[in-house]
This record gives sequence, C-alpha cells and structure tokens, in this order.
Amino acid sequence: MKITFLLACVTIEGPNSVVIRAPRFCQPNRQGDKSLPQTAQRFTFTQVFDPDASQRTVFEGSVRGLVQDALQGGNCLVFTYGVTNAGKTFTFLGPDHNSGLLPRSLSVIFNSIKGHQYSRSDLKPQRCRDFSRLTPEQQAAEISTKKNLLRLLKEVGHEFCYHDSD
Ligand SMILES: Nc1ncnc2c1ncn2[C@@H]1O[C@H](COP(=O)(O)OP(=O)(O)OP(=O)(O)O)[C@@H](O)[C@H]1O
Repeated sequence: MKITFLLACVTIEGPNSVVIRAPRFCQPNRQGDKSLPQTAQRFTFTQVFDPDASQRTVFEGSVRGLVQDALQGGNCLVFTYGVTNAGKTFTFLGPDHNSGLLPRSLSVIFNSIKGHQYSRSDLKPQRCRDFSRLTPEQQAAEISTKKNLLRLLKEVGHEFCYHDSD
C-alpha cells in the first residue's frame, strides 16, 4: 500500500528528471487556491536511476568515474541523503550477495594497486600525507592489533549471520 502510494507521487520522466506530485488528499479543491502548496514539482539531476536499476548499474553510472578520478589524484566525495528507509544503507553497503557502492569502490581501488602494495609493515601512515617509520617492537604491536581487529570482525560477522538465519 505504502509503495503504491509513493509511486503515485513520484514519476521518473527520463534519465535526468523526476516529478513529485502532492498526494491526492493534499491537492487544492478549487483551482487557484493560492494558500495551498504547488501540487507538482520537477527536479533535475545529473542522473536518475530506474527503481529496478541493479547495484552494478548504479555504481557504473555514478561512482566508478569518481573512483577512477581519485586514483589519478583527484578529490571526490560520495554521500547518501534521504528519509529513513529510502535505501541509503542498501545502496551504499548492500547485502553480501549484492554489494553496494562502497565495496565496489574498494574492489576497484584494491584491484588497481595490485602488485604496487608495500608488503612490509615498518611504515605507518600519519594524517593524510605523512608516515612514520616503526621500530621492530612497534611493528609487532601493530601486527598484533591488526590480527585482533580482524578476528573481532570475523566473530561479529559470524554472529550477524547466526542471528540473520534465526
Ligand atoms: N534497491 C533496493 N532493492 C531491494 N531492497 C531495498 C532497496 N533499497 C532499499 N531496500 C530495502 O529497504 C529497507 C530500507 O533500506 P535502508 O536500510 O537501506 O534505508 P536507509 O535509507 O538506510 O534507512 P535509515 O536512514 O533508517 O538507516 C531495507 O530492508 C532494504 O533492504
């Protein structure tokens, strides 16, 4: 019911524009009633995706280019904005079997630096552009922290899977 109601209010006009109409019960009864808000409004965007667009289509059509720019040294920002339940988390993270913008971006980034990664752990990034050289003791501490963090993430992941299938 809720979806039918929403679809009746939102019309995708093409790849760049959307028309939002006020629900029927909000529309003025008499034409020219200036005290009531406008009943339809058109919004123009760089790209509007169909409700059935796949995660891949949304990524390819929106964020892939930005990630490639960032890999060339550019700056970019991606954020989601919308009312609760609009689908921000789904679009950004996505479920494991249908990953969203963030995992797809990370995949492009890590695939592009394959073979160029520094395999030793004696350097630690500091802020955005600096790094410090670690002593063997500091390296051991870093490695141990990383292992513990990864173990914790795996355990939390298993717990989520367990509760999901409950
Ligand atoms: N494109 C989609 N296809 C299938 N299901 C979707 C899609 N977008 C959202 N959903 C589902 O709709 C529900 C709400 O989505 P989501 O949690 O992403 O909203 P949200 O905008 O992040 O909400 P909140 O602001 O409250 O965190 C979830 O159950 C999600 O799985």
